Amino acid sequence: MIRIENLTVGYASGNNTRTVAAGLNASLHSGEMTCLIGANGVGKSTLLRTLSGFQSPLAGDIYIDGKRMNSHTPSQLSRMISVVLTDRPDTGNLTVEELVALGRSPYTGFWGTLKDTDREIVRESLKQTGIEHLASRMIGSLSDGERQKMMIAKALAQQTGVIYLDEPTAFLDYPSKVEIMQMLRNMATGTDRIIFMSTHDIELTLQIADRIWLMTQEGTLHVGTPRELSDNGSLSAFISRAGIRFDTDTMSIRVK
Ligand SMILES: Nc1ncnc2c1ncn2[C@@H]1O[C@H](COP(=O)(O)OP(=O)(O)OP(=O)(O)O)[C@@H](O)[C@H]1O
Repeated sequence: MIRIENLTVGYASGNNTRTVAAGLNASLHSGEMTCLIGANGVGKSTLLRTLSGFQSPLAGDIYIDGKRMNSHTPSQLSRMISVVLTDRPDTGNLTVEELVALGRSPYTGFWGTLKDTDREIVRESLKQTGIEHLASRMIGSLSDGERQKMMIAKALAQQTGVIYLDEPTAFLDYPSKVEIMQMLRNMATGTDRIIFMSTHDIELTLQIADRIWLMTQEGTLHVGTPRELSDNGSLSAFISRAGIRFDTDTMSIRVK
């Protein structure tokens, strides 16, 4: 389990501190897919980067299985947490299989030499994400959806109990969004992982996520199942405005 306690996230440089969200409390549970939603600029990426260890909290704590995150070494963390970002990988000159194999680097030592078991894990990761047929393709030739599946395969090859993803469904057509979200949900439940992803695909989130973290403009966090956040009015407050209404009965968005 991951737990955040009184977590404050933001940016500090020199004497300047920019707090993005403060006093956040929430948990992520194994076997669940949790979606992080909120308006542009509320701090979803900032929170994900902080949970991933790419930037330090301004205050508060992150616990992994009851132990403070900063008590683990980077090498230990790389066997616990994998992170999928939306940026295009800048290593263009690799095949899909070679890139997915980079997911094994926490286990393969300095030279990255793969053993038979590593190759088997890479093959299995390609299979689970349905991209075995792309194994020898150059990564620069992939479509957005194929690249996203490849990055998820790399995270799977890393064999961590926690996978964080920053907007994995951005730029995808609707069926591909559904496919990726269902795949991630099945991974969470089927392999007892923690899957935590940011997304703007609210209606899909309401149908597929086990739990939602809703970040507000005020820098607070509402946490609950889609039904709970619908019933307590959090989703209406986030979605409803002139011309848009959130229907709590059907948990869908109505445009007038
Ligand atoms: N390096 C930085 N230094 C200072 N402020 C930053 C930095 N990066 C982002 N911010 C600011 O932090 C706030 C939160 O940004 P963040 O990217 O986390 O939002 P987001 O919810 O992920 O947005 P979006 O949905 O548009 O991707 C924004 O006001 C942004 O301008």
